[in-house]
Amino acid sequence: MAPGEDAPLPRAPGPDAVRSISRSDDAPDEPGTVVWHRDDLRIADNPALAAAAADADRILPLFVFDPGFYDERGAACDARIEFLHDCLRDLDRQYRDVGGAGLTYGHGDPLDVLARFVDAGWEVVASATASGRYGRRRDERARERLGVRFVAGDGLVRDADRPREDWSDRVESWFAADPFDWDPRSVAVERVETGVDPDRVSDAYGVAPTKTRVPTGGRGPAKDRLRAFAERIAEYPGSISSPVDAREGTSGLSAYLRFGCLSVREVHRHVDERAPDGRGKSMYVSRLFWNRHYTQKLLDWPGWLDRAVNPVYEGFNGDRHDPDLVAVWKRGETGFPMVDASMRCLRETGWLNFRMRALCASFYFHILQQPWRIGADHFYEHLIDGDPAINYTQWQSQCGLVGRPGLRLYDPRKQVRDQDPDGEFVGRWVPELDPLPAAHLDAPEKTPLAVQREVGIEIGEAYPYPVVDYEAAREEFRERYGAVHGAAAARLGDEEIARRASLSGGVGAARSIAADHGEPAEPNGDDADATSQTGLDEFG
Ligand SMILES: Cc1cc2nc3c(=O)[nH]c(=O)nc-3n(C[C@H](O)[C@H](O)[C@H](O)COP(=O)(O)OP(=O)(O)OC[C@H]3O[C@@H](n4cnc5c(N)ncnc54)[C@H](O)[C@@H]3O)c2cc1C
Repeated sequence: MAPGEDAPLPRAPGPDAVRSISRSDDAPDEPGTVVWHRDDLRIADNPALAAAAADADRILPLFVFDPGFYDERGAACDARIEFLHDCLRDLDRQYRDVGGAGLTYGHGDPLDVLARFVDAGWEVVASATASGRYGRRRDERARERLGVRFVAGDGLVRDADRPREDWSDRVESWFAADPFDWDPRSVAVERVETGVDPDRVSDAYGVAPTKTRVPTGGRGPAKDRLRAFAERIAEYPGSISSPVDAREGTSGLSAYLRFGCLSVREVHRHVDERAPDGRGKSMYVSRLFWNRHYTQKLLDWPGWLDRAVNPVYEGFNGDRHDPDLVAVWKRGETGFPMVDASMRCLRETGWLNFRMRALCASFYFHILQQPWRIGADHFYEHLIDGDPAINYTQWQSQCGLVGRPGLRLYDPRKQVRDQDPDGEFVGRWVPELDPLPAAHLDAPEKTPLAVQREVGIEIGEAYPYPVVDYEAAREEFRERYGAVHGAAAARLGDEEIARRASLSGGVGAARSIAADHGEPAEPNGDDADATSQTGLDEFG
């Protein structure tokens, strides 16, 4: 996307607009504090907002549309952008509902926009967040150049030598603590008109979502979902694995958590207090811990987004990159119905349940044997809940790039039999297979010709034969992966690698794997090359 010629979008707010608010007649003389919202699009349990309101008489809530997320560098599909825009409109309403003037929208490099406020005497606070390299660099520069204050309060452990020490206890206390609070009557909530808002941004950049079944963003819809889910939480364990049942049976809150319409702690508290006790509740609560666990990983090491966490696996499958194979996986035309249905569902709706995400990632890396990052980027583009902290770390875990023993291999044919025995999911997303009796949907290529004729479809024409021989590919992968696994396990003995892997058992767990499974790399073999190359890159 690029800003349309006929709908130019100003870099905003301009210095005059900022100066005008600093001198507004009915406001005190002193400028106040800008609350720079990013992925915390709520006014409750918001650490930055609470800190600003405690210290200042005037606050100005601000969201900056960063062109880098909208032009060719942007990594999100239009439906996720539209979801974000819903969340922003909702945030604007949240401020107005408590008597404030609403949300100010900026457009441009966030640092340039913030600099205008800082030059006019405003302070800036933002909630600390775990982000990839771009966000981390942006925040570092904002801190250094503009004195932006980043307020922690998301349950993650920062500035600790060993963040994983007592980690669960610390997260548990954070869950149990009172939310951040502020009194809207104690502070003036200001706004400046900039000529920018989500609709204009959509017009200017040609945001045109095509996905279907995408929920509306914002805190209101998030709260409705949370309330409804807490009431039916007992059904959660039984719905989680089937791609059909999960659509309504899991909470559906991931995209709302990703943009911070609700804090993870608010969700935890609601479920803890309102949901009936039982397996559903405990399973759900453990997933809220996972959310923090994976986000902590990205905080501990931003490289998760683009480098194999265990350097031994850097570049694995790179020599086999086959763009045609990647393309059939993306399009859902691999000849494996459960993978194809899932990939088409992802592209059409921007959501898949955990098991199908794991299946598609595993199939891509273990069976098609393609480079993990291209697959992870594809997911990240299409998921409405696309969260760098969870998507890329999950991809690396599913692919086995950490180096812990035991591969997570999902057999796509077994998944059809177990999770879609009536063929509802496959029939919905791969309609060309709908006429086939459900008993053949695990392996359509084995359907007797007489049955194919009877139902009027020809496998190989209407639907492709499998693009690879599953068993042969699996064995080949196991061999290739196994050949370097000893070296990978050994690398987990390195303090630096153990820390970045952030295993839930901490550095100790990584060391045990190294001790039990590690083998020295062959001095002149491929494994040794892989190890030394990436090792230099990592520590240089
Ligand atoms: C390859 C892969 C990529 C993934 N990418 C993302 C992503 O980009 N964003 C994302 O939110 N989730 C991701 N997940 C995790 C999981 O699939 C989704 O959180 C879940 O399907 C979202 O639906 P829900 O909110 O109804 O889940 P629920 O089952 O209701 O779970 C509640 C919440 O717990 C958290 N959660 C659940 N499972 C996990 C998990 N395995 N790891 C970390 N947190 C979890 C999420 O915040 C979720 O909203 C990924 C999983 C895999 C295997």
